[in-house]
Amino acid sequence: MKPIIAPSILSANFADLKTEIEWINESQADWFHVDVMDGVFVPNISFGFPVMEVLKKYAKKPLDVHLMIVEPDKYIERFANAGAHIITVHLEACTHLHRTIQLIKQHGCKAGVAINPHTPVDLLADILQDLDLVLIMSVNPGFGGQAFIEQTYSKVRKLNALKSESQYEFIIEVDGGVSDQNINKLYQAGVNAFVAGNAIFKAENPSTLIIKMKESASQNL
Ligand SMILES: O=C(CO)[C@H](O)[C@H](O)COP(=O)(O)O
Repeated sequence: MKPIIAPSILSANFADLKTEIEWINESQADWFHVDVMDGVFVPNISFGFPVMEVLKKYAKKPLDVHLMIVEPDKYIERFANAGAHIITVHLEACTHLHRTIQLIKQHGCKAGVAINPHTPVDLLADILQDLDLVLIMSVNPGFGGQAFIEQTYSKVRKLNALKSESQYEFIIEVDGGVSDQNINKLYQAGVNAFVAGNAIFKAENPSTLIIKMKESASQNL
Protein backbone atom coordinates (compact mmCIF):
# COMPACT_ATOMS: atom_id res chain seq x y z
CA MET A 1 0.00 0.00 0.00
CA LYS A 2 1.27 3.50 -0.85
CA PRO A 3 1.93 5.75 2.18
CA ILE A 4 -1.07 7.80 3.34
CA ILE A 5 -0.25 11.25 4.72
CA ALA A 6 -2.71 12.88 7.11
CA PRO A 7 -1.83 16.45 8.21
CA SER A 8 -3.04 17.03 11.78
CA ILE A 9 -5.34 20.07 11.86
CA LEU A 10 -4.35 20.57 15.52
CA SER A 11 -1.21 22.35 14.24
CA ALA A 12 -3.06 24.51 11.69
CA ASN A 13 -3.55 28.27 11.90
CA PHE A 14 -7.14 28.51 13.18
CA ALA A 15 -7.28 32.23 12.40
CA ASP A 16 -7.25 31.20 8.75
CA LEU A 17 -8.61 27.67 8.77
CA LYS A 18 -10.26 27.91 5.36
CA THR A 19 -6.92 28.77 3.71
CA GLU A 20 -5.25 25.87 5.54
CA ILE A 21 -7.97 23.49 4.30
CA GLU A 22 -7.61 24.79 0.75
CA TRP A 23 -3.87 24.20 0.48
CA ILE A 24 -4.32 20.69 1.87
CA ASN A 25 -7.02 20.08 -0.76
CA GLU A 26 -4.52 21.05 -3.47
CA SER A 27 -1.60 19.09 -1.97
CA GLN A 28 -0.69 15.42 -2.13
CA ALA A 29 -2.02 14.86 1.38
CA ASP A 30 -4.52 12.00 1.51
CA TRP A 31 -6.64 12.69 4.61
CA PHE A 32 -7.35 15.44 7.13
CA HIS A 33 -6.51 14.22 10.65
CA VAL A 34 -8.88 15.76 13.19
CA ASP A 35 -7.85 15.57 16.87
CA VAL A 36 -10.73 16.01 19.29
CA MET A 37 -9.66 16.40 22.95
CA ASP A 38 -11.98 16.72 25.93
CA GLY A 39 -9.70 17.78 28.79
CA VAL A 40 -10.61 14.55 30.63
CA PHE A 41 -9.10 11.67 28.67
CA VAL A 42 -6.16 13.94 27.82
CA PRO A 43 -4.87 17.03 29.64
CA ASN A 44 -5.84 19.40 26.84
CA ILE A 45 -8.97 20.67 25.07
CA SER A 46 -8.85 21.16 21.31
CA PHE A 47 -12.05 21.71 19.32
CA GLY A 48 -15.32 20.04 18.43
CA PHE A 49 -18.33 20.36 16.16
CA PRO A 50 -17.92 23.95 14.89
CA VAL A 51 -14.52 23.02 13.43
CA MET A 52 -15.95 19.75 12.07
CA GLU A 53 -18.62 21.78 10.24
CA VAL A 54 -15.96 23.97 8.58
CA LEU A 55 -14.04 20.87 7.52
CA LYS A 56 -17.20 19.21 6.23
CA LYS A 57 -17.93 22.29 4.12
CA TYR A 58 -14.48 22.86 2.59
CA ALA A 59 -12.37 19.69 2.85
CA LYS A 60 -12.24 17.54 -0.29
CA LYS A 61 -10.45 14.60 1.33
CA PRO A 62 -11.56 12.09 3.98
CA LEU A 63 -11.82 13.32 7.58
CA ASP A 64 -9.88 10.98 9.86
CA VAL A 65 -11.35 11.81 13.27
CA HIS A 66 -9.36 10.82 16.36
CA LEU A 67 -11.49 11.03 19.49
CA MET A 68 -9.34 11.55 22.59
CA ILE A 69 -12.44 11.66 24.76
CA VAL A 70 -14.17 9.61 27.44
CA GLU A 71 -17.57 8.07 26.67
CA PRO A 72 -17.21 8.40 22.89
CA ASP A 73 -20.49 6.51 22.26
CA LYS A 74 -22.40 9.65 23.22
CA TYR A 75 -20.96 11.61 20.29
CA ILE A 76 -20.43 9.10 17.46
CA GLU A 77 -23.69 9.92 15.67
CA ARG A 78 -22.89 13.65 15.74
CA PHE A 79 -19.37 13.15 14.41
CA ALA A 80 -20.71 10.91 11.65
CA ASN A 81 -23.31 13.58 10.74
CA ALA A 82 -20.57 16.22 10.87
CA GLY A 83 -18.71 14.50 8.03
CA ALA A 84 -16.33 12.01 9.67
CA HIS A 85 -15.20 9.23 7.31
CA ILE A 86 -13.09 7.38 9.86
CA ILE A 87 -13.78 7.53 13.60
CA THR A 88 -11.04 6.29 15.91
CA VAL A 89 -11.65 5.79 19.62
CA HIS A 90 -9.16 4.94 22.35
CA LEU A 91 -9.05 1.42 23.73
CA GLU A 92 -8.26 2.97 27.12
CA ALA A 93 -11.48 5.07 26.99
CA CYS A 94 -13.93 2.29 26.05
CA THR A 95 -15.44 -0.17 28.51
CA HIS A 96 -17.39 -1.96 25.76
CA LEU A 97 -15.07 -1.50 22.81
CA HIS A 98 -16.83 -4.02 20.57
CA ARG A 99 -20.13 -2.17 21.05
CA THR A 100 -18.49 1.17 20.26
CA ILE A 101 -16.95 -0.20 17.05
CA GLN A 102 -20.33 -1.54 15.91
CA LEU A 103 -21.89 1.85 16.64
CA ILE A 104 -19.31 3.62 14.45
CA LYS A 105 -20.04 1.21 11.60
CA GLN A 106 -23.82 1.54 12.04
CA HIS A 107 -23.37 5.25 11.34
CA GLY A 108 -21.60 4.52 8.06
CA CYS A 109 -18.02 5.31 9.12
CA LYS A 110 -14.82 3.29 9.05
CA ALA A 111 -13.85 2.23 12.57
CA GLY A 112 -10.46 2.63 14.23
CA VAL A 113 -8.95 1.96 17.65
CA ALA A 114 -6.03 3.97 19.06
CA ILE A 115 -3.64 2.77 21.74
CA ASN A 116 -1.46 4.89 24.01
CA PRO A 117 2.31 4.33 24.19
CA HIS A 118 2.02 2.14 27.31
CA THR A 119 -0.72 -0.12 25.91
CA PRO A 120 0.46 -3.43 24.41
CA VAL A 121 -0.78 -4.32 20.91
CA ASP A 122 -1.76 -7.80 22.20
CA LEU A 123 -4.81 -6.21 23.86
CA LEU A 124 -6.24 -5.69 20.37
CA ALA A 125 -6.16 -9.39 19.46
CA ASP A 126 -9.90 -10.01 19.88
CA ILE A 127 -11.08 -6.84 18.13
CA LEU A 128 -8.73 -6.72 15.13
CA GLN A 129 -11.18 -8.60 12.90
CA ASP A 130 -13.68 -5.75 13.28
CA LEU A 131 -11.32 -2.86 12.60
CA ASP A 132 -10.55 -0.76 9.54
CA LEU A 133 -7.67 1.03 11.27
CA VAL A 134 -5.36 0.75 14.28
CA LEU A 135 -3.69 3.95 15.47
CA ILE A 136 -0.50 3.48 17.45
CA MET A 137 0.25 6.66 19.41
CA SER A 138 3.95 7.47 19.19
CA VAL A 139 3.61 10.24 21.82
CA ASN A 140 1.38 10.53 24.86
CA PRO A 141 -1.79 12.05 23.41
CA GLY A 142 -2.78 15.61 24.18
CA PHE A 143 -0.28 17.89 22.48
CA GLY A 144 1.41 18.41 19.15
CA GLY A 145 5.15 18.92 18.85
CA GLN A 146 6.33 16.15 21.20
CA ALA A 147 9.31 13.86 20.65
CA PHE A 148 8.67 10.53 18.91
CA ILE A 149 8.87 7.50 21.25
CA GLU A 150 11.34 4.97 19.80
CA GLN A 151 9.51 1.95 21.27
CA THR A 152 6.88 2.57 18.57
CA TYR A 153 8.90 0.68 15.94
CA SER A 154 8.71 -2.62 17.81
CA LYS A 155 4.98 -2.12 18.49
CA VAL A 156 4.37 -1.56 14.80
CA ARG A 157 6.37 -4.65 13.85
CA LYS A 158 4.41 -6.73 16.35
CA LEU A 159 1.06 -5.45 15.07
CA ASN A 160 2.16 -5.96 11.49
CA ALA A 161 3.04 -9.59 12.31
CA LEU A 162 -0.45 -10.08 13.80
CA LYS A 163 -1.91 -8.53 10.65
CA SER A 164 0.06 -10.87 8.35
CA GLU A 165 -0.83 -13.96 10.41
CA SER A 166 -4.53 -13.09 10.49
CA GLN A 167 -4.74 -11.63 6.95
CA TYR A 168 -7.06 -8.91 8.28
CA GLU A 169 -7.05 -5.79 6.13
CA PHE A 170 -6.83 -2.95 8.69
CA ILE A 171 -4.64 0.11 8.14
CA ILE A 172 -1.81 0.75 10.60
CA GLU A 173 -1.52 4.46 11.45
CA VAL A 174 1.05 6.25 13.62
CA ASP A 175 0.58 9.66 15.27
CA GLY A 176 3.07 11.86 17.11
CA GLY A 177 6.53 13.16 16.22
CA VAL A 178 6.31 11.80 12.67
CA SER A 179 8.50 13.56 10.09
CA ASP A 180 10.55 13.02 6.94
CA GLN A 181 13.32 11.79 9.30
CA ASN A 182 11.55 8.70 10.67
CA ILE A 183 8.93 7.95 8.01
CA ASN A 184 11.09 5.48 6.07
CA LYS A 185 11.81 3.30 9.13
CA LEU A 186 8.12 3.42 10.10
CA TYR A 187 6.97 2.49 6.58
CA GLN A 188 9.43 -0.42 6.51
CA ALA A 189 8.08 -1.58 9.90
CA GLY A 190 4.57 -1.73 8.42
CA VAL A 191 2.92 1.66 8.94
CA ASN A 192 0.45 2.62 6.19
CA ALA A 193 -0.86 6.01 7.38
CA PHE A 194 1.18 8.84 8.90
CA VAL A 195 -0.27 11.67 10.96
CA ALA A 196 1.98 14.71 11.10
CA GLY A 197 1.28 18.08 12.69
CA ASN A 198 4.28 20.23 13.44
CA ALA A 199 6.52 18.64 10.79
CA ILE A 200 4.06 19.70 8.08
CA PHE A 201 2.59 22.98 9.36
CA LYS A 202 5.93 24.41 10.53
CA ALA A 203 7.73 23.46 7.30
CA GLU A 204 8.85 26.29 5.03
CA ASN A 205 6.80 24.70 2.27
CA PRO A 206 4.23 22.24 3.69
CA SER A 207 3.13 20.88 0.29
CA THR A 208 6.72 20.10 -0.67
CA LEU A 209 7.31 18.45 2.70
CA ILE A 210 4.36 16.12 2.07
CA ILE A 211 5.86 15.10 -1.30
CA LYS A 212 9.24 14.58 0.43
CA MET A 213 7.62 12.45 3.14
CA LYS A 214 6.03 10.21 0.49
CA GLU A 215 9.32 9.86 -1.38
CA SER A 216 11.29 9.18 1.82
CA ALA A 217 8.79 6.53 2.95
CA SER A 218 9.24 4.43 -0.18
CA GLN A 219 13.01 4.89 -0.54
CA ASN A 220 15.10 1.66 -0.73
CA LEU A 221 12.06 -0.59 -0.92
O1 LIG B 1 -2.80 13.39 18.37
C1 LIG B 1 -2.03 14.28 18.49
C2 LIG B 1 -1.67 14.73 19.85
O2 LIG B 1 -2.40 14.00 20.76
C3 LIG B 1 -1.42 14.95 17.28
O3 LIG B 1 -2.08 14.52 16.10
C4 LIG B 1 0.00 14.58 17.14
O4 LIG B 1 0.70 14.85 18.28
C5 LIG B 1 0.57 15.21 15.88
O5 LIG B 1 1.36 16.26 16.17
P1 LIG B 1 2.92 16.26 15.91
O6 LIG B 1 3.15 15.68 14.54
O7 LIG B 1 3.26 17.72 16.00
O8 LIG B 1 3.55 15.40 16.98
